[in-house]
Amino acid sequence: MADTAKVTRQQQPGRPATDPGPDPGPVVGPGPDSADRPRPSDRRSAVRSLLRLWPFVRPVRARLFTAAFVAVLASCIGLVIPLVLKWLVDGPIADRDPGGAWLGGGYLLLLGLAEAGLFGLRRWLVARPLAHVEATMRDSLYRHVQRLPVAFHDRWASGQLLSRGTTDLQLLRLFLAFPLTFLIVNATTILVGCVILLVQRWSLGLVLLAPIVPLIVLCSVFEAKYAVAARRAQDQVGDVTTVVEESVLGIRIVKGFGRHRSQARAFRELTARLRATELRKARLLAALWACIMALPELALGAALVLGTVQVADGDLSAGTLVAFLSTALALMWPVESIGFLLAMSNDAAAATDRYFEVLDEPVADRDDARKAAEQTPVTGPGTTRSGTTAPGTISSGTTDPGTTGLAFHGVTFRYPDAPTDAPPVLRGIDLHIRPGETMALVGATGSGKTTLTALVPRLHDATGGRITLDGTDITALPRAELRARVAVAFEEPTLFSATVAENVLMGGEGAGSDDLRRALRVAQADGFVDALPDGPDTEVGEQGLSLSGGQRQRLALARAVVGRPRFLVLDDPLSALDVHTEALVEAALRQVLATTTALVVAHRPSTVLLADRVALLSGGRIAAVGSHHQLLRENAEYAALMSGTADGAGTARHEGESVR
Ligand SMILES: Nc1ncnc2c1ncn2[C@@H]1O[C@H](COP(=O)(O)OP(=O)(O)OP(=O)(O)O)[C@@H](O)[C@H]1O
Repeated sequence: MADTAKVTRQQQPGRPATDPGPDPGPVVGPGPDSADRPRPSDRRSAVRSLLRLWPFVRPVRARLFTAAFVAVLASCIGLVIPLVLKWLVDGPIADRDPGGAWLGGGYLLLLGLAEAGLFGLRRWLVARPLAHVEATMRDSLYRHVQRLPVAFHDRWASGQLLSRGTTDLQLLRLFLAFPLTFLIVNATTILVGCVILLVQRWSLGLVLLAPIVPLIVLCSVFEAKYAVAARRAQDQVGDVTTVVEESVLGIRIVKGFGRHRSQARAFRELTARLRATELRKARLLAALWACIMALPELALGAALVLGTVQVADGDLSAGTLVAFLSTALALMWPVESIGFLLAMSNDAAAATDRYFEVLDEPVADRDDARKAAEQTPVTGPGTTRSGTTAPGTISSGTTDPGTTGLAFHGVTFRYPDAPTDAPPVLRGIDLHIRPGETMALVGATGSGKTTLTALVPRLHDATGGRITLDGTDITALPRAELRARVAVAFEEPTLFSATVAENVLMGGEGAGSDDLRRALRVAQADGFVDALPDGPDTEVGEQGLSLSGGQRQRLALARAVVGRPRFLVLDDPLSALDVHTEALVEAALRQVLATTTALVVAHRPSTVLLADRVALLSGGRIAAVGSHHQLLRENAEYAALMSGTADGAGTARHEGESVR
């Protein structure tokens, strides 16, 4: 497996590698600035970001608009209450009319009840559709992440993806439930309220409206600063999630190497950074809130003094002043709440950006099979794309009936994140595995064996040349069909939180219990599986951690063979087996390999002996192809690799296993 790749990833900027020194850094986790994290190149305005939510909101727009209308209605009812008060003070109270006062009280009660009822109705209207929007968005994100190429997952920290699918989506649901509605409701309420104030007494109204301009300037300054802090905080939540997730998954390494202190330190540093950002957000919000509270209060005080003087001079009725002040007080909350509504909207805009950064990542083109078929003319066997004859029998079309089995034609590959001056990992690979043949792939550590095998099921796409299955270019095959034809088992056997049977059966579409039995038998897994508490129905837990390494490897092998694939790609699948079990698995594998076309990465001679022929990968090229014994005789590098004496051969653990 690509151990070296993992080291490369950990050594990227901001991702400290395991440090064997006296003060080791964290075993895992993003570093100070998480510089390896993809970031948006430019910050779009909050409104433009939030508008991207429309496709998800569209299906529930009727309910959302109705809810907003109901909220506006409720808020406007709140503005009618001061008018009833004016009538009550200037009418029944001034006339000392108890009947009128009771009537006025009744009106006020009814209006209050209507306001409360309408706000309740709004909550009821939005609850279900917003849960639906959140679920749909989460579903889209999950499906998209599943379809993104392996190169994407190599680049992105898992915690960043987790936080986008959880906390960011919760922020978005909150935004749709409150700020979106209340920004509309409050703006309408403030507008209607201002008209009422100006109509009641325009001079007092103007005094109250004076703080509007400074408030607008303040809000725009705040918005710009808060947006940056909001984005930083959400990214930092992603970093914290990554550290927690990796620490839990790597708990054996953390404990085994006594790294819990350094791991805890890394966690503390990240949480301290997050805390600092949250405090900055709080300070910004507090400053804005102080201004938003103080300025209108000052204006209200001035209007009160001016109004009292006018009542004393007999220019204004007491009822009008009461109504005016009640209206102004009713507008206080809509004005004051603008601060946190803006803050929540900015949090939501940052969450939207983060969400779409993942969703905008191009998936491996689903239609590339069709496009390749349309664009590439099918030429006869033995011609290249330019029409010239290639070495061997290589066709450039999407189908090449002349080449059956699995064939690599001038395949080149370079990792997308590799330094530009680094040579490609694979260069001009020409290899033909005939139908029914088993080819062992041997090479030093880091020579590109895993990379080459990953190209067949298209976990990565070759950057040059072509790979054909029975003459058909793999890029011309729909991915589902390709993966049905090719089964893989990697050195790192990943099992899911599911039963043994489910884990194995996911290797073959439509495979049943007979196939399961056969596959378990082939992988020599039937014995230990039957001994599990519920047999094949035993839950094997997260990553199958309740099983031994060898048991997991055998289940991964069973998964590879359960669908009776025509092509089998095995990346050193026997590495964790003891010698006795390995011999049993090999014996069973021989039967499977006899009927499939297989490419098997092999480190030890016993695995090589399963193969009909061996290909030696060296310097990114196929250096030699032949039988095991032929290569042992004729190729010094191969002989050194097999005897475990080669530099970095990666076979040290199997020293002494030489077969001659
Ligand atoms: N995701 C990646 N990004 C960049 N480089 C990578 C990546 N994965 C692997 N590499 C590099 O590609 C080269 C080949 O790696 P690969 O895992 O294919 O070697 P290998 O022959 O399978 O090694 P081993 O025998 O140790 O499993 C190495 O130099 C490795 O560092």
